[in-house]
Amino acid sequence: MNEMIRTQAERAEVLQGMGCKRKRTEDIRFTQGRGNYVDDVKLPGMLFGDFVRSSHAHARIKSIDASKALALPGVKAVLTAADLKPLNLHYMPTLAGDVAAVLADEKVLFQNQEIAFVVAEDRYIAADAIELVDVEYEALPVVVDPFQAMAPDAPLLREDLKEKRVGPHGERKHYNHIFNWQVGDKPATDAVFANAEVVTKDLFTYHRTHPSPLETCQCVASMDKVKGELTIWGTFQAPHVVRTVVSLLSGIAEHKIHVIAPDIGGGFGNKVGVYPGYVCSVVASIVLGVPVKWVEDRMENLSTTSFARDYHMTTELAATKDGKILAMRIHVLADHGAFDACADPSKWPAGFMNICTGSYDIPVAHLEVDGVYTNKASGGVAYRCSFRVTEAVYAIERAIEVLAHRLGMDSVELRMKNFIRAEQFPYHSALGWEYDSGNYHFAMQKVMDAVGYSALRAEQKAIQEAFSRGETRQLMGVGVAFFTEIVGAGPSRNCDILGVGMFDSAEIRIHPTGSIVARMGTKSQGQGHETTYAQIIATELGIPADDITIEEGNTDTAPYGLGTYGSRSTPVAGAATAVAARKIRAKAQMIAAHLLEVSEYDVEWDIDRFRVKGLPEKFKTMKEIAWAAYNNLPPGMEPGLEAVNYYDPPNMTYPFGAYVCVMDIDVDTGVAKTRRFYALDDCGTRINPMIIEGQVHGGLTEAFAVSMGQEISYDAQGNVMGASFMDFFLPTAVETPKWETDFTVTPSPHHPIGAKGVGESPHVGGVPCFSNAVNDAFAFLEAGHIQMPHDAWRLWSVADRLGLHA
Ligand code: PCD
Ligand SMILES: [Cu+]
Repeated sequence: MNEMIRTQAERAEVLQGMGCKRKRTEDIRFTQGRGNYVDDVKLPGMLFGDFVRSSHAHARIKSIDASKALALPGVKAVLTAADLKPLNLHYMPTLAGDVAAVLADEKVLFQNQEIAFVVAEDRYIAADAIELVDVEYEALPVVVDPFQAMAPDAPLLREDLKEKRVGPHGERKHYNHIFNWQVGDKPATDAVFANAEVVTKDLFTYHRTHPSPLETCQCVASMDKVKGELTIWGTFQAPHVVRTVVSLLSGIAEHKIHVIAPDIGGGFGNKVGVYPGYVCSVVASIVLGVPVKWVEDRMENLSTTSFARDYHMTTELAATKDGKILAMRIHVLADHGAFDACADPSKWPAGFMNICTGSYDIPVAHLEVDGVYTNKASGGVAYRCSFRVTEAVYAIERAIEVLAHRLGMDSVELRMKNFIRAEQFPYHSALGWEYDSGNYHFAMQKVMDAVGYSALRAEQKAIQEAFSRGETRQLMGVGVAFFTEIVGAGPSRNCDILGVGMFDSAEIRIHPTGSIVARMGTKSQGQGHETTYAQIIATELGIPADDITIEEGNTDTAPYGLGTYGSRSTPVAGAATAVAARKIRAKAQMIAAHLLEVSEYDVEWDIDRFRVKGLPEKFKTMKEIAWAAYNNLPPGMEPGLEAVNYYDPPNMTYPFGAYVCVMDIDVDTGVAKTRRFYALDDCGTRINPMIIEGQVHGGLTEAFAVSMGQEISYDAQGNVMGASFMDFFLPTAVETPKWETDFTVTPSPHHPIGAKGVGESPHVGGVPCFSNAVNDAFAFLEAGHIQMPHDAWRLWSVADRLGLHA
């Protein structure tokens, strides 16, 4: 078509840039079964590794006898701690500054802990062989309840740390204590509580769960002894970090290590950490000189790699009688399991838990977190908010409901009264954050209007009266939640992983014909990065998204980045993408001016071209400029058209949202039915509204799963109870409610395109919203706080406790 006669709108539409509901390019291969996952990597001579795991939660290992296993045809090796010790690899450093056992050394600390790594010709032989390894145990007393971990006579768990009085985050109070972390002004907070008119205090437990992605954790390690090079394919959310860790652990130079994260079948934080399976595969490949594959099964995934939450939050609010919140105080007991393997930025032992004042203007606050060891698997980062924001929002949003009930006030009214007002941004919170932007009152009101809030409350009142008269056995709950997320870790002045600042990167290269390849330091696990980064570039550079290839996950080609978790890809690598594109555009402007024979200052950008100011018919398109970059440049300019940017964000971004859930609960069966769920999200500038909607659906579904049923629990002996899908609730389309989504747009003032993250948000807001709905249904019966998960059996038990079955 003639370039002259197309309108600007027509030209913009062709680009499929930001704001377009562009279909996901990666789905072309996914829907045809053409994805390339770790398990698709099949190399000549490849062996398979599998773990012998502990049947005990706490026991001394008296002996390991692998002779029968080694005698089984097809078994090539059995690694134990004794083999790793000379290499100093029986323990590995964790991101939290602790060490974790790779293979149990002398004692086991949780059920299913890795004891020996059997390497065999195939998976079946390996599975048979692990049954033949005899481990002799001497059982030790078990610590399951974190509240008992620091008792004076509690069993000593970490013998390796017995003498260590000071950990990476300061002094340890007890041999099972990990750290004490405090933020805020304690004396000022205590003083307000001492004189407050109304005070609430509750223990809110955010139970232990697991994200259980469709694809479990896995890797293939291949050591080429001739070249001295190690290649690792793995389900890595942060491939560059894995390369650095492997280099530090193994002593192999970083440029001789190739880490490749191919397609990933969901990550949800489960694939951030470094696990014994990776280390053992690498060691086995080095020892045996052939590639070794390790693939977790579902039980191993649920019971050993990176659980989430397990926070016990004693939460207090101080307020006036008319509902002005004056102070907040929280003590958290954090159950970290056997090793402190949280993947928070180094200086943040409890992640960003100090966002717990939420969306409210609370003048003073104090947060204290104690981490303890127990006989459970380690982890504690994952599940759609790696950095403890779900926990923080759960605490404040439950506390708001409790306070409203105490004051006899509607909880939305209480929120409205205490929200940070639009004109207060940038807002400095009592616990040290600078919220970049927000418009909370507007968002809350929009949702109230959309759901017909006052009519819902009137209906609820009528149902409560009918219930009291014995005319119905149904309770109605209206759950409200308002959240502020904090994503985009992060400014390297306070966020690093293993000392590497948490910047991220993008490299964009334009070929002579005007098509593009771009690479980022992040790694999609299903979020659709191949689609959305291309949209940012399309808008910034005026080249159709269809002409842009996005690559991630290969450390040989991608610039160094810290990976994808904590909804950081958009705030950090998305910003890097825009900045790199703008560098290219600046060069393109000079080339355009040269081609048009005018000064650089006499041309202006117009969607997909530079045109001469005042003469729109004189222009050069980006495609023409790209060609010229390789043959017709201004004198002295270097050829080519590419740029790289490493973006160190000046601040986090603060997405927010207002959610409402309407629920009916049958007191005789405990069955809860979600009648309506309305979610308004504000993630600033929206890159792809369709992908955002998908992210919200996914995050809400996981919020439903966590709040209404999922749990990894342990019995008194430390047996893990939720280690299969027989016991662990995974909702299907049948149980999952229907979602209604909405949005407002409050761009981030410091992000180059104004975008904030969104992937975690629906989970952060969704869990308290469901839990508030359940609690709201029972509140008029003075039920007190009801702990999650809210499955039918537990809700039936609540009704029973309240005497409703009499
Ligand atoms: N404004 C805006 C924002 C955003 N977006 C889009 O959306 C998505 C997301 O983003 P973000 O938010 O930034 O995020 P990222 O970084 O990318 O990612 C991460 C997240 O993501 C989510 N989501 C998802 N999806 C899927 N499919 N899969 C998965 O796995 C997952 N995971 C989850 C999680 S959990 Mo963590 O790790 O726990 O921390 S964190 C997380 C992408 O695609 C993007 O582009 C748009 O469009 N716009
Ligand atoms: Cu988060």
